Amino acid sequence: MSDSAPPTAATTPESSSRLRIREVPDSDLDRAIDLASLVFLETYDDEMRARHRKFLLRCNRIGAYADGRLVGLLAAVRLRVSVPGGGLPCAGLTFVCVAPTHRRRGVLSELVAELWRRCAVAGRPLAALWASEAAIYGRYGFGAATRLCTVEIDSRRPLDLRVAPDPRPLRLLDPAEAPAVLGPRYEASRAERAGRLARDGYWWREQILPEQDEDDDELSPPRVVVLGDGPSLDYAVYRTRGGEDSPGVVEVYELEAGTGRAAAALWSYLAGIDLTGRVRAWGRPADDPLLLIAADRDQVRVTQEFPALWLRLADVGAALTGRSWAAPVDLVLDVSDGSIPANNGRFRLAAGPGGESYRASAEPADLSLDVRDLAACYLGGTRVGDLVRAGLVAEHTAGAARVLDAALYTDRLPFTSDEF
Ligand SMILES: CC(=O)SCCNC(=O)CCNC(=O)[C@H](O)C(C)(C)COP(=O)(O)OP(=O)(O)OC[C@H]1O[C@@H](n2cnc3c(N)ncnc32)[C@H](O)[C@@H]1OP(=O)(O)O
Repeated sequence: MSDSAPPTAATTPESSSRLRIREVPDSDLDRAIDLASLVFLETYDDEMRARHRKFLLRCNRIGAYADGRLVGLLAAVRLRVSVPGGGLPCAGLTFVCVAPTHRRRGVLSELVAELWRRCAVAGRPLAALWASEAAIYGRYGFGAATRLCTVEIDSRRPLDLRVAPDPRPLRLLDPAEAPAVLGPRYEASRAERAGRLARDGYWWREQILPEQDEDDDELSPPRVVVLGDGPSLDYAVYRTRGGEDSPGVVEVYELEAGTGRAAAALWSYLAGIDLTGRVRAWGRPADDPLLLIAADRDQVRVTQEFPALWLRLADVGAALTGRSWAAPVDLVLDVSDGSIPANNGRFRLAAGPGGESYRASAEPADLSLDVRDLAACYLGGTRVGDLVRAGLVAEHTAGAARVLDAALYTDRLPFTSDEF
């Protein structure tokens, strides 16, 4: 299905110049990259421009043009996100930028409104993003659906764990082999956790394993260490930074371990790399087994915790009937959605052995909630009961939040560290 919709036009309040919202053609990619450079306060060399160009070519691109000049951009990469029981198409927002000359005139709001029209045309029930600032996206119906923590290991002494490491041999893998060797293992992990993105060869090469880290040119190329073989293979992706006067650092990007013993083997390897004294894993799930198997939590510390993937249910009905449920549920939800009218109103959510349905209802609501709060709970990472206690969700029928939480439940927390 096409992602394109006819161009829309709006007049900005502070200026008489006509703002046109339309597709950004390939011929405007240099202008799009110039705008991103201006807005994100970055200087891109030729290599980075080429990378951005390649990435933007994979995206749907919506532009805001004033007098023919590109003053706003929203790119949406076509993703497939794992949800309990399967996966759904998702628009991954990125390169969201508005020229400083046109900020706070509603340009972003126009771009987002156009995105919702396109999601409806293309049958994309979800949208997701990583936010540059957490204050921006709640108003557009996004909720923080996953949280990450940064874990640091003091590796100046041997890592003390309560579980014996898996004795299978470790080997270093050429990153070029990663899509073929790690791909099936990663794919299996998508069934275990919601929120994970489908990856193709491009995504592995450019997003997970680029030769040079985008933000830190002192880091080594990516290293891939593998434990075992075949479907039970476990692995870690990391880079190192040498230290001149102090021990070096191991930066961990990804670590997939199917058992506590495999996790022990991989973390012990990372903590044991000579000439390094610290392991830093910037984006780990809060239920990472490392935090339980560490014998000394002064040695393994959570140094930061933050909202990670922001999710938007662009089509609430398709999103709710597109996931599986951990327990039966039959509740009337009164959903407030200020920008997508089709989502707004009272709907009966029923899920059980007979399947899922979500239909408009005239019955009194059991729960009233904003679409952003429903998005935060959708993958099982936030509890509806907590939002009731926080005063964000209204519970009209006693126990309704507990019923919905039991149905939304997932064994493991939703998780992705794939930034885009
Ligand atoms: C997924 C990503 O790409 S994340 C990257 C986001 N981009 C950036 O951070 C780059 C720098 N910033 C920008 O380019 C722009 O300021 C943007 C894109 C964040 C906002 O664009 P604008 O066109 O100024 O936003 P717009 O005028 O539509 O604002 C809509 C509302 O959001 C609010 N808003 C916009 N930006 C922010 C912000 N950074 N913090 C808090 N509120 C904000 C506005 O005040 C406005 O509120 P209102 O409706 O109550 O009046």
